[in-house]
Amino acid sequence: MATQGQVITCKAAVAWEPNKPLTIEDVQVAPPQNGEVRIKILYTALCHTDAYTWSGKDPEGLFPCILGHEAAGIVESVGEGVTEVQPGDHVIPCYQAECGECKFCKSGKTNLCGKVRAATGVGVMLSDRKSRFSINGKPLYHFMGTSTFSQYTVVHDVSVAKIDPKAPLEKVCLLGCGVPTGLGAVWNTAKVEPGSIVAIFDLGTVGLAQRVQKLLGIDIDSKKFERVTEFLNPKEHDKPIQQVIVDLTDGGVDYSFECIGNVSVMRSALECCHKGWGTSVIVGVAASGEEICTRPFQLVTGRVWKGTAFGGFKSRSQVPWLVEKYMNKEIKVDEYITHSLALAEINKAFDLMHEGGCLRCVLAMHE
Ligand SMILES: NC(=O)C1=CN([C@@H]2O[C@H](COP(=O)(O)OP(=O)(O)OC[C@H]3O[C@@H](n4cnc5c(N)ncnc54)[C@H](O)[C@@H]3O)[C@@H](O)[C@H]2O)C=CC1
Ligand SMILES: N[C@@H](CCC(=O)N[C@@H](CSC=O)C(=O)NCC(=O)O)C(=O)O
Ligand SMILES: [Zn+2]
Ligand SMILES: [Zn+2]
Repeated sequence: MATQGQVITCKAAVAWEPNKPLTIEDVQVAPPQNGEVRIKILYTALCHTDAYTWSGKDPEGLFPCILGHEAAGIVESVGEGVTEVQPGDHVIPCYQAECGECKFCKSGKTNLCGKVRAATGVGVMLSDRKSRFSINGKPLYHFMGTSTFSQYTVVHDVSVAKIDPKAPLEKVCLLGCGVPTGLGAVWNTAKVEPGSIVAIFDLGTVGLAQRVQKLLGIDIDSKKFERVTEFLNPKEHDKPIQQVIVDLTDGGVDYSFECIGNVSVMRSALECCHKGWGTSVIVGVAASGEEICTRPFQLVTGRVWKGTAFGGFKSRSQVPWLVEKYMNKEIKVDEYITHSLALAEINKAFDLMHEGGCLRCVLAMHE
C-alpha cells in the first residue's frame, strides 16, 4: 500500500521520562513537509550519547522523545523541494547536518552546520517548529534531528547521506556516529602522524575506532583489554593515571583522546601529554553543569586542548565516502558489533551497554 502523503503508524521506543524504561508504542509519523525526508529505519545501533540524554543529564534533553542517532534505512517519501534523495534510496541519517550554504559550512574550518541546529536542539522540525511524531495527538520530541529508535522517522534533507545500495545496512549503520567519530578524531581533529604515541581513555566503540600504531588503552572495564596490546586500568594504580603514563612514555604521549565524558579523566588526558607539543582531544560528552579544569601552566608549556564533533567529518559529503572505504575493506566496522537484538529488546540493549563487554548493539527494527 502506498504510504506517501499518509500518516504512518509504526512501532517506536518512547522515552517518557529520564531513566524510566523505554516503552514500545504505536506512534503516528506525519508525512515529510518542505525540505524533509521520511525514512524507513531498518537498523539502529545504540551510542552512549543516547544513554546520556536518557539519563536526564543532557541540558538539551526533552521528554517524551524518541532517541537514537546511529542508523541506516531507506527513503520512504520526500517533501516538497527535496532534490538530492528520492524514495528507495539507501541512506544514513546524520545528526550533524551539512547544508553547504550557512556560514559554518562555507567557512571550510568546521563540520558544524548552522542550518537546522536550533530546531534539532529543541526537538522539532525547522519549517513549522513542530514534531512529526505523536501518539493519539500528543506530540513526542525529536532527538538530535534523527530519532532512529522508530521504524519510520522524519529528518531534514540536509541531514541525510545517500549511500551505496550494496552496503549492508545492518553494519554501516555504525557509520552514523561512533566509528566516524573515532576515526575522524585521529585523522581530522588531531591529525596524528605515523609513529606517534597515543593514549586513548576508554576502549568503547569511539575509543577503539581510533586505530593508531602505538596505542595505550586506558579503561576500567578489563574485558575490553583483549582488543589492544598495551593497556592500563586506573583502578590498579595508586598514582594519578597521568603520572603513570608520563613515567611510562618518557615525558608523556604525543596525543590523547578522552571518549568517556568524565571531566576528571579529561584533565588526566591533557596532563599525560608531552610538554611542548602534546595534544588532547575531548570526544566524550559531559553532563550539564560539568566543567573542565587544569593549571593554565599545562597550556603555557605547549600542550593543546581541543574537541571534536562527529570526528570533524562533513556528514553528507563524507559519510558516503566512509561507506565506500568500508566496502573496500579500508576501514573496520563489523568488529565493533558485539550484539544484535530486535527493537522490542531495546532496554536489554541499554543494560548490555552498561554491563561492560559490549561495544555496539545493533537493533533490527522490523523483526
Ligand atoms: N563528540 C562526538 O561527536 C561524540 C561523542 N560521543 C561520546 O563519546 C563517549 C563514548 O561513547 P561510546 O564509545 O558510545 O561509549 P561506550 O559505552 O561504548 O564506551 C565507554 C567506555 O568508557 C569506559 N569508562 C567509563 N568510565 C571510565 C573511566 N573513569 N576510566 C576509563 N574508562 C572508563 C567504559 O568501560 C567503556 O568501555 C560518550 O561520552 C559519548 O557521549 C559519542 C559519539 C560522538
Ligand atoms: N545536547 C548535548 C550535546 C552533546 C554533544 O556534544 N553531541 C555531539 C555528538 S554526540 C554523538 O553521539 C555533537 O555533535 N555536538 C555538536 C552539536 O552541535 O551538538 C549537550 O548539550 O550536552
Ligand atoms: Zn553517537
Ligand atoms: Zn550549513
